[in-house]
Amino acid sequence: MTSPIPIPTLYRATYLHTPRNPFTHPDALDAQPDGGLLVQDGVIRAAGPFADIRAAHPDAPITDLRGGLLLPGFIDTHVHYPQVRVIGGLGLPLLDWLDQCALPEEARMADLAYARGVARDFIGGLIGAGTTTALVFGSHFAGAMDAFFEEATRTGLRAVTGLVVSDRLLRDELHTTPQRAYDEGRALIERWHGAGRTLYAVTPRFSLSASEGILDACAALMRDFPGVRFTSHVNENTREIQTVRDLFPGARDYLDTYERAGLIGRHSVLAHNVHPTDRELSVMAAHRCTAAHCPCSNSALGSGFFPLRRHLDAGVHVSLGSDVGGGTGFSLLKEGLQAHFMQNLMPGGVPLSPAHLLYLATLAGAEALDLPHTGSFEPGRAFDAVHLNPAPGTPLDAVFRHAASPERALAAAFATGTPADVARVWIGGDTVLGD
Ligand SMILES: Nc1nc2[nH]cnc2c(=O)[nH]1
Ligand SMILES: [Zn+2]
Repeated sequence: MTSPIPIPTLYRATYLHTPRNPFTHPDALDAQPDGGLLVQDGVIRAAGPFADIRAAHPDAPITDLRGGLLLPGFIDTHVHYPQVRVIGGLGLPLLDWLDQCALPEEARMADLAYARGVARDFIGGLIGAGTTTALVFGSHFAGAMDAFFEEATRTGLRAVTGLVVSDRLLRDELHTTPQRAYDEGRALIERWHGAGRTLYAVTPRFSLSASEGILDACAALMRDFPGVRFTSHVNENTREIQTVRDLFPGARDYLDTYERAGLIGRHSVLAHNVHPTDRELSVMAAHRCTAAHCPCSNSALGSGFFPLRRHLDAGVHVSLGSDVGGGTGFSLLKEGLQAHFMQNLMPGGVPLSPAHLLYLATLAGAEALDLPHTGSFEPGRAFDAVHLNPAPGTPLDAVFRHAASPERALAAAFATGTPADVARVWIGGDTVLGD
């Protein structure tokens, strides 16, 4: 028996996306004031002016989303699952914040019932902000990771994540051994990598809490399971960097602690990189790995100004992360705005247009994670989307109703949009929020 052909839906909306990279292509933004997206079986089959798509598909049922903005779902490339309940620990630099705010909460994830509740809070926060794909920094506990993967599967989130491993300088409950890191990682990869919408990311917390032995165990997983992703932190805070220098006297720099272990490549995403050397930037570019820029976290923890210009000049790929809970919330609109502010304020900063912000929040993440079926509305990609539709009477609603162009409305969405403006979210054509 053949299965019935799914009926397509034609979405009518003001939509914007960046099918190209605006840092390298001047006309990267595609804005359709009255656009049409034909979606069948969760995949975009046609996109363009509504009148054209309608003429070619006169019988497709229409879902009318006019009045707001339809954007590709946001892609958060650095966000910590166990930290959703400790957002807002303001006023501390990184290492003190880890000791006093983050790590005590991360130790509670040993309790599976607690972890399940955190997984629900966390994924609810992501989807509620319009995020449809995330590279998630996991928990130190394998049971908590199973709980996360189960919740991601239940909700339909696209998630790339893995067990966080460390064997020094955190607290005893969070430490493991190289052998256990390998064995638990292997079991999780076999259960979850490529299952539905989930992928695995090998995740040493940072070199400060990782011996060479545990980095080697991570590299063994990467070798034994091609296709898994790699993520960690790098060059976030000057005290952290000095400590890593002291711990790895043979390494050329912070990046080299990962590079020597064989952990840097096309599927590596390193969070922060606020204080890189030129050598580190050139190695990152050569390996085509990504720096995940987390501007709210960099501001809240006082880590510093992200040298975007130096990354772009060196040819390093850059994406965006919320870094909850060092960051201040899940909204990539807010991260985009904070990136814009910081580039405005720093000498030699890069002026960021609405197209740059949209790219950083969407396609840049798809490129970082090597997920070419996500990140834009080009035909052939999954229908992962967020509909921003502010409540009547709000300032954003007023701007939307009077904006001179979709691009101006997009700028306003970054300037004042919040999760309260997220009316509906789709992943792979499935509605995961709103109706
Ligand atoms: N921002 C941030 N940096 C880190 N470096 C190591 N762990 C963390 C963390 O949880 N948050
Ligand atoms: Zn982080």
